[in-house]
Amino acid sequence: MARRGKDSVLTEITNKNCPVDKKSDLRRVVYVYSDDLIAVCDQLPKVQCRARMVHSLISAYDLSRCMRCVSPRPAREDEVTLFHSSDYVDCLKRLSAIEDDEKYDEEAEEFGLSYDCPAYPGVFEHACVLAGATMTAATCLMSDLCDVAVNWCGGWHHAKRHEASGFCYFNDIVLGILKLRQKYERVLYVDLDLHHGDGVEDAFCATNKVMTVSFHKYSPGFFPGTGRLTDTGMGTGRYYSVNVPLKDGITDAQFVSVFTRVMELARVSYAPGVLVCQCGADGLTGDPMEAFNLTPSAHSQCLQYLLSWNIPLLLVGGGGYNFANTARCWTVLTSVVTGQQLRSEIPEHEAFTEYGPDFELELQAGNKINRNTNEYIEGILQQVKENLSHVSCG
Ligand SMILES: CC1(C)CN(C2CCCC2)C(=O)N1c1ccccc1/C=C/C(=O)NO
Ligand SMILES: [Zn+2]
Repeated sequence: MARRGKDSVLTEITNKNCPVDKKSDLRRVVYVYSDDLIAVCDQLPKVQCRARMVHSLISAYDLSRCMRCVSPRPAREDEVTLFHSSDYVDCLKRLSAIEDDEKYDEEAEEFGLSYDCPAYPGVFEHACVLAGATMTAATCLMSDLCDVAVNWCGGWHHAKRHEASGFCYFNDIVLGILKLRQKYERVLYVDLDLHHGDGVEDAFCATNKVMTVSFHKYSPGFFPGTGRLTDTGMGTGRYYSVNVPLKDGITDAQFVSVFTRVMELARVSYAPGVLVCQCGADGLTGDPMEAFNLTPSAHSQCLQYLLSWNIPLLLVGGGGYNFANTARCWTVLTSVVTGQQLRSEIPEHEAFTEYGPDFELELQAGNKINRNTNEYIEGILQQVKENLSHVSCG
């Protein structure tokens, strides 16, 4: 039974055993879930009903039985201000209580709560629930309750200390990493989302206690506009921020190749004690972002590589605006960490009709022109290799 100290956030839900024999050395997986968490995530303006689709596909494949489901608690304000400024938290809380969201508030501008990232009634409570879920996952990992902890309602990587950004209000990832730092000397963060993980990189750009590695589309005018190859952190943190800027059209094979080569350099030079992986799915083919040609197979191969390190792993979600494809991706990743084979046919379940016309788990790769030449990729690897030659924690 998990420790139930005052800080314990574990409200364990007993679950049936996974349909595997006891001898297998499968990983112990905690799945952070509650009806409230799904309900809150489903109210987020740009991903409405996505969380429910993800959870119901995972359940339809019977994967919940292979994990220990843990119900999270919302983050307290004193926990959120471990990263975010009190001014920002106070402003979000004030705006969250205003029912008529027509009323524009000039103070909001300072905190990023403007037109393209608006506060909405209840946003403060929602952001606390989402942050608390990732902190719960981190706590489970630190309590040695599991080898892998999963929160598909997390991954809000753009939120800054002093402002909301990119529809991210509290940075659950930074708060989860701060929690993990209470136990682990070195934390390695990797970001698979189409967008640069700027909020997490900013939080840790001046320290060598957290290495951040982001693989993202980098193109003039593309949000957030940061994440250049030459951005490597500052001061004590110099070389501990790694950026892999990619162009449109990258394929599964090319992405997995650059991912494994960069991450191997990071593992050898940094020797982390724990891994945090943001699995944003907006780089998948069929996403409205229409940028990369990736399928869930790429993310699955990246995750299998990370699992081979055999260190504790925290998985969170992120972007992903084709909800059926995002559910496919995160269900595949959940099957990888639980060591379960999934059949291709989407099982009958409440959202079955969303998976047409093929009703299959796998996606066909996109065929956008690939702007990433091998020379371009080799150039990135040379620069990353040179940068990481300055890092030696092993
Ligand atoms: C509003 C949404 C979030 C959705 N969206 C697309 C998808 C579908 C049609 C528009 C965006 O470009 N968005 C954004 C708008 C402004 C700033 C950031 C983002 C996305 C951030 C992100 O995904 N980070 O990982
Ligand atoms: Zn994104």
